[in-house]
Amino acid sequence: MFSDYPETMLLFGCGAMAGAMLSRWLESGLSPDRVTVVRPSGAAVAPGVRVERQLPSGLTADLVLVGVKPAMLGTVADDISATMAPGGQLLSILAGVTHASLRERFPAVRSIVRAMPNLPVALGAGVVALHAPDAGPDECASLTALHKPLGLVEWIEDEADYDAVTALAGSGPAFLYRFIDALAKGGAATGLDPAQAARLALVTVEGSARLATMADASPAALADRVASKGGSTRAGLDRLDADGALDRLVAETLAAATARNRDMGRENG
Ligand SMILES: NC(=O)C1=CN([C@@H]2O[C@H](COP(=O)(O)OP(=O)(O)OC[C@H]3O[C@@H](n4cnc5c(N)ncnc54)[C@H](OP(=O)(O)O)[C@@H]3O)[C@@H](O)[C@H]2O)C=CC1
Ligand SMILES: O=C(O)[C@@H]1CCC=N1
Repeated sequence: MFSDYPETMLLFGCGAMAGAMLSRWLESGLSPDRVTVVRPSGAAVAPGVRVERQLPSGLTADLVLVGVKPAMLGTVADDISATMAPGGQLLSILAGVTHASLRERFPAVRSIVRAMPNLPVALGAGVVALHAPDAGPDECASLTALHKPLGLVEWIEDEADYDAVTALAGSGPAFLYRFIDALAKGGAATGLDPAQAARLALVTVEGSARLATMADASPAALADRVASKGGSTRAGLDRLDADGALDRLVAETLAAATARNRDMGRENG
C-alpha cells in the first residue's frame, strides 16, 4: 500500500480512464477527502470524494490530473492553470498530446508528467507508461510509487515512442477484447452454443495470460508447449501463422492507432 499520496488531488474529468485510476488509488489507501473531481455531469464518484460541476474559485491542488478527452484540453486549460498550487504537478493522460505542447500551454507549472494507463489499472493489473522530463530522480521515484498500485510502471525515455506505447498498452485492452470475441465467434461457428463459447473464450484468455506472466518461457515457447507434434493445436497455429497473417494484421492495427495518436497530438496540442 502506498501511503505518500499528494495532500490534494484534483481531477478534470473522471470518466472511464481517470475513474479507473482513482478507484484503484482509493482502494490502495488514498484518502477520499484529499480528492476533488470537476466534471460537468456532477455524477458522484466515491464516498468522501468532492465532486463539482465547475472549478470552485480559489481551489488549488498539488497534483492535477487531466482526464478529459484530448479535444477538451483547450476548454479546461485556463481552469488547470488557475488551480495549480505553486510547485504542483500536472499529470496528463491525454493520448497524443506531447510534453512540449503541454509545456507551451502551461509554462508556469513546475512539473508536467505524461502518463499512459490502461483500463485494467482498476484491478491493479494495468500498465502505466510514464514520461517526465522535468522530474529529477526523487520525483521519478515518487511517481513510480504513486502509480505502482495500478500495475506495471514503465518509464518511456524517448517521447517519440509514446504514440506507439499508447497504441499497444492504452488501446491494447480493446484489441484483446476483439480477439476474445473472435475466439467465441469461432467456437460458435464450429457448432458450440454461443454463450458457452463466450465463457470458454474468456476464461481461456484470462488463464493463459496469467500463466504467461508467471512462466519461465516466452509466449512463443508456451504456444509450442500446447502444440503436440502432428496434433490439432499445430494445425490451428499453422493457419494463424500462414503468411504471417496474424502478425501482419496486429502490426497494421498498432500502426493505425499510433498514427491516430500522432494526429490527435497535432489537433489538440
Ligand atoms: N479509455 C481508455 O481506455 C483510455 C483513455 N485514455 C485517455 O483518457 C482520457 C479520457 O478518456 P476516457 O476516460 O475514455 O473518456 P470519458 O468520455 O469516459 O471521460 C471524459 C471525462 O471528461 C469529463 N469532461 C468533459 N468535459 C469536461 C470539462 N469541461 N471539465 C471537466 N471535465 C470534463 C467528462 O465528464 P462527465 O463524466 O461529467 O461527463 C468525463 O468524466 C482521454 O484523453 C484519453 O486519451 C488514456 C488511456 C486509456
Ligand atoms: O482511444 C483513445 O483515443 C484512447 C487512447 C488509448 C485508449 N483510448
